[in-house]
Formats: sequence, structure tokens, C-alpha cells
Amino acid sequence: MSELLLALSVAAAAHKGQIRKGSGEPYINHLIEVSHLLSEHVDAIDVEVLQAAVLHDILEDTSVSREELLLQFGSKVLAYVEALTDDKTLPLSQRRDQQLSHITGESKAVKLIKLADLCSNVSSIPPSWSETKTADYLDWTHQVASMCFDANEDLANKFMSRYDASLLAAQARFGNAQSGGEI
Ligand SMILES: Nc1nc2c(ncn2[C@@H]2O[C@H](COP(=O)(O)OP(=O)(O)O)[C@@H](OP(=O)(O)OP(=O)(O)O)[C@H]2O)c(=O)[nH]1
Repeated sequence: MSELLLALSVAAAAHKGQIRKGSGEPYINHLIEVSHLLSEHVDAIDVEVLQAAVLHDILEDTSVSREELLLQFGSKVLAYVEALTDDKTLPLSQRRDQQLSHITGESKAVKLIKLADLCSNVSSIPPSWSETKTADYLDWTHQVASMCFDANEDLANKFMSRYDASLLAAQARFGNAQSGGEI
């Protein structure tokens, strides 16, 4: 318990001032949701996996270093977080290619966190996104999530129900393929 609270406290300080694109909520809410999804759907989950879930964006989006993570949380948590960290200097299409080529070979723990992250993201589509951007994002999250489905059936079902709901919401908003739209 205290280990998880330490991760939440470090993440809250590091992501201070950052907001979610979809809802405008504080970014920490997303990290809480991802760890909550894991604790709800995965039996006997290791605390290191929950800590890494809370810290999964910290190297990508804040100034916290690998050395600090190693010192405070150890090599296992650092390895999980590194596996979930994209190289933000690359263009989006290359980052996506890298994710697709790596995810199949990742550990069960990394796939669980990725699946929970995508569960959160798929039901938080920013209202400012265009039809094309929304359709592309839904397709992309489905591709990556599918590669993680073997990690946990319950979480896979959760992703699919949220994906279906978001697809319906997008179709209602933009119109579906029969009416000439892209979704
Ligand atoms: N769906 C969603 N995404 C949000 C939200 N707030 C932040 N994000 C982040 O934004 C990225 C998706 O937006 P992009 O495709 O980069 O598009 P944008 O910069 O034009 O907004 C994802 O990161 P990523 O590193 O590209 O992908 P991922 O591996 O985290 O999924 C996701 O983590 C939100 O409220 N909803």
C-alpha cells in the first residue's frame, strides 16, 4: 500500500499542471484510472506493476530521470516504465510502428499496463479531434490493444466494450460509412 502511495505522490508532483486532452482533468486522474483498472481486473497483481502503471508516462512527459526512478522504485519498475516509454523525438507514424513491433514480445506485466492505458484512452477521445483523426486513433488503439489481449481476458473484454461505445459515439457524431463518413 505505501509503495503505491509513494508512486502516486511522485507522479502527482511530476505531472503537476498537466491536463488530459479529452476532459481537461488533471493528468494524475488518468494514472489513477489505469492503476484502478488493473487492480479491479487482474487477480493478485504485483505492487511493482501498479507502481509502473502510475509512473508509465513519467519518463515521456516529465523531467524525472531514469536514475531517479531506479533509486526510488528499483530496477523492475524502471524496466516496465522504460518498455512503455516512446521516443517522442520520432514522428507519430514511426512511434506507432515501434510500438507495434515491440508489444508482442513484451512481458505480461507490460501488456497489462498497455491494455489498461488504452482502456482509459479509448473512452477519452478529445472532442476537438476531426473525424479522420478519431477514426485513425480508434483503429490504432484497437490494433495495439489486440496484441495485449492474451495478458488478461477480463481487461480485454473491458477494452472491447469501451471501444464499441466510443465507435458508436463517433458514428453518432460524424455519421457512419453509409452516409459517406470515414467511421
Ligand atoms: N485518447 C486520449 N489521449 C490522450 C489524452 N490526453 C493525453 N493523451 C495522449 O495523447 C496521445 C494521443 O494524441 P496524439 O495522437 O499524439 O494526437 P495529438 O498530439 O494531435 O493530440 C496519446 O499518447 P501516445 O503516446 O501517442 O499514445 P499512447 O501510447 O499513450 O496511447 C495519449 O496518451 C486524452 O484525454 N485522451
